Amino acid sequence: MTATKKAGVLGATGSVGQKFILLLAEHPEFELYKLGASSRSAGKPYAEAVKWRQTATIPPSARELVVVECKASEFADCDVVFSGLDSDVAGDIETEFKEFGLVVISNAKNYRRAPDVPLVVPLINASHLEVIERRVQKARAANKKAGYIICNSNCSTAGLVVPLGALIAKFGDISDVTVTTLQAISGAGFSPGVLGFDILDNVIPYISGEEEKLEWETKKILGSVAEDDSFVLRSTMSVSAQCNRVAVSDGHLECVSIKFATPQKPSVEQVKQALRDYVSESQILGCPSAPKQCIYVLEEADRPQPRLDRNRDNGYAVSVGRVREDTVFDFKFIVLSHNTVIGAAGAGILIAETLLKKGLL
Ligand SMILES: NC(=O)C1=CN([C@@H]2O[C@H](COP(=O)(O)OP(=O)(O)OC[C@H]3O[C@@H](n4cnc5c(N)ncnc54)[C@H](OP(=O)(O)O)[C@@H]3O)[C@@H](O)[C@H]2O)C=CC1
Ligand SMILES: N[C@@H](CC(=O)OP(=O)(O)O)C(=O)O
Repeated sequence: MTATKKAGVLGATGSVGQKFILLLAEHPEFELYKLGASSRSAGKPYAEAVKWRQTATIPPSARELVVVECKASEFADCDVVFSGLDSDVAGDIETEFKEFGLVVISNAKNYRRAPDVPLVVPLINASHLEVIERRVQKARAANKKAGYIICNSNCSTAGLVVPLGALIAKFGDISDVTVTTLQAISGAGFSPGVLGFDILDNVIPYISGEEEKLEWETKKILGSVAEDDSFVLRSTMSVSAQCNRVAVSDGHLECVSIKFATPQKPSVEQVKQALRDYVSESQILGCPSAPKQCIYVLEEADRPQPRLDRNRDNGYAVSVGRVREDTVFDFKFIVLSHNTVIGAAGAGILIAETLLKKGLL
């Protein structure tokens, strides 16, 4: 295994940051090179700074790396910087990094709506990276280094858009979507995270800002790129979301109903086959972390389940089950995705792998 590119991780001690550490420690193309967090953690070896909450142990390549403050000059040698920063601080820090000429792939919400920032779920709309390709080519032609930010989506949005995108690709427009989520506690982060007393023996039927993110981000991701490189929302599709926090460690489960815009409806079997057949650009490009199968369609009546199904293809695949006709819309199904892998750190890594395959890093 030869790592070729130096990777920095901002927010390396958090829920998403720890997943970055695990996924990058074993990565064939990226080397864990710089770790950043707050001044509370800076100056300490990673193993001392972090309150490690993963079931796998801290990778040896990360243990002794000394955590630094999130200043662009500290990360000057990095080919790519992954951000798992708290959104309270991500805005200013990521802008400083971009202006310094660094490539930032962010999990934070701050720039997802920015008109010049691609919002990418790599299993579905890696094509939106064409905007970055043109920017990099222009900068290279002028002998300059292009700094830019690419955002990952909200983690529940990441799970939703994969089956929606696959079905739109096969059958055309979807006019209406309703989604009810059951979201894992790791989605709320570690500082402070969800209190055990609040979530044990309980369901919390509210996650601040989450429903608006699902309803808006889905339209940018499933939208298109205009000739002037702006992002056109898929506004013909209505999305209505309800979000709940449940006592699950990892893995967001979502109950989805959809209505196609076209009068000709596929059968349940055709819907399942379209999901099974869907192949993402990251698979076609041969990205090392791409899932073997993008969407697993499960036939058991009681699947997918977070504990049993979240780690399919190392957490990079999504699982869909209980595909059936809906009495109000056309079809309904359950989708499960690993919120800190394909919903966060893994998505960032797949974006970076795509950039590398396209010669942009
Ligand atoms: N968890 C999930 O499933 C998903 C999360 N996201 C987004 O990813 C981001 C990270 O989330 P998550 O890992 O859950 O959050 P955590 O609260 O677990 O981690 C936050 C990280 O930010 C660092 N940080 C806090 N304040 C500062 C500061 N002033 N300067 C530098 N670093 C700071 C913390 O460092 P320290 O330990 O030193 O305080 C920590 O590393 C958020 O924006 C979140 O919305 C996106 C998709 C999914
Ligand atoms: N809010 C998500 C985590 C996430 O993705 O957040 P954001 O969209 O702010 O990055 C959860 O609680 O599970």
